Amino acid sequence: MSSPRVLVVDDEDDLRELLEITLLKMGLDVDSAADLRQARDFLAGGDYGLVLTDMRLPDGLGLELVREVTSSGRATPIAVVTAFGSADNAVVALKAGAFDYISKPVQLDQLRQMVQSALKLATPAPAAREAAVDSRLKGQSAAMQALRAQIGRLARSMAPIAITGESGSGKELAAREIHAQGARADKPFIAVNCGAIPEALMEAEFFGYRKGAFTGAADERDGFFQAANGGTLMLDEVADLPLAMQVKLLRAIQERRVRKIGATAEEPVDVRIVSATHQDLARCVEQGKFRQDLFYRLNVIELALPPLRARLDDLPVLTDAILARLSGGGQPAVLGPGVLDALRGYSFPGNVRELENVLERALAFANDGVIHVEDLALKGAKLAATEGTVPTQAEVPPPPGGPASLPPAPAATAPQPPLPDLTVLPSNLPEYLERVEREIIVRALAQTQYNRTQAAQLLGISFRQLRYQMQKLDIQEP
Ligand SMILES: Nc1ncnc2c1ncn2[C@@H]1O[C@H](COP(=O)(O)OP(=O)(O)OP(=O)(O)O)[C@@H](O)[C@H]1O
Repeated sequence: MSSPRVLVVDDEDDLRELLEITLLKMGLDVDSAADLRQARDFLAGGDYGLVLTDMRLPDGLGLELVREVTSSGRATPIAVVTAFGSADNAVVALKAGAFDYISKPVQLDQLRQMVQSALKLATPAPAAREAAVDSRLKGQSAAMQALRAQIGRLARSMAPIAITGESGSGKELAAREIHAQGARADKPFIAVNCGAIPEALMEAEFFGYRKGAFTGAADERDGFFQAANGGTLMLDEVADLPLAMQVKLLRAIQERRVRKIGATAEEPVDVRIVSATHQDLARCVEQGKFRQDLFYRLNVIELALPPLRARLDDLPVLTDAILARLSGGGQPAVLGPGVLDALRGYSFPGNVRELENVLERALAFANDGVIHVEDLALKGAKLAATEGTVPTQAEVPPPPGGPASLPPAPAATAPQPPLPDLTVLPSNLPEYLERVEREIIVRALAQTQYNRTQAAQLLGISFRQLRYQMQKLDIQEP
């Protein structure tokens, strides 16, 4: 088999030579063009595993080549070399369909990483091929089919993606799917809930710290960026990031480098950023809560997840998949007469997560593996008045058992248990508080048969807060 061929397009002799030599050393065949005209000639005559083009060329812009290659229907990844500090160019190129970009002065380690990622796209990993056949995002509606197709395309680039959609509509699942279908599938996928990290710990959590950087930093620790190196970092609820952290994040994304707290040197990180929020980020920018420059950086490509009530045709496929999962490999429960109609009439403010909760609870009541309408306990919930009516979030009352991630009912008037009798003070307060927190959460979960929605309500916290604390304290479901 011949080695993959790369086309380098650059009019600066020194840089072109540097790129050529680096690529040749990687065992690749290289063709070089000094302008657009030559590049077009090469492209007309052959197939390339990667095209690497400078942005400014004597007879036009590299961007034109990006558009030509992406609209030609070929699967050739094309990356651009941007001038130092021209972040805007990088975003424009990514929006036009570039696979990735690299800034001048070119760092050879970054160049090699990028080339390797590009070449992997030509030979998808086994996991990626499987994922393409059997997506975890279920649904046969036109909206879901279009979404899956879009994800397939987005998985082939490094462009930052901003996923929008209501709570429980599958944003994290979509992000995982993009990761699983891309060249980074065999590297980590790290999801971070930006709203659940205390502000004081944020920098340490994102960038890590050196031993002794602050009181309590007993060992050196990596942050999310290092943990996701080579893979994907999902910034969930990105609108909740405090402004000070937004500045630091923007820098890390632009420079592709981070510095641990207490470290003198920066380290390179190769991370694809996917962000998600159920808020209107553009509105947050208008209100001054979110930085315009970070918004521009994160929002290169938008992926919108439709709410479940806008794709009720997916209910049969979704219920089948959820019941199969809940059966744990045994005989899945079936839906009795009228159940699908009852579900169709419901507005699902908590989307697919709520459907999962409804079915899980119904299963506990169902006899002989058949779920009946009354087992759904949808009675108290407002039903969509007529088919096709889409209630707004504000109109929709919480479903029985609580919506998955909507804020819990205020517990201001509920009596609180007395504080523990502390005749002996704890010698390590954080450790002690963790123990208390763990004990409380485990009890709440036991009391609700591990229904996390109900446990969160019981404790007056949101579903996501509970999920985050369970992850942090490593509390597993039995
Ligand atoms: N299309 C789908 N097919 C199968 N399962 C789905 C689908 N969409 C969502 N789910 C399931 O619904 C649950 C919620 O999905 P996910 O966590 O991705 O939503 P989210 O939009 O990120 O929610 P939140 O905003 O609360 O974080 C998960 O258990 C997920 O597996």
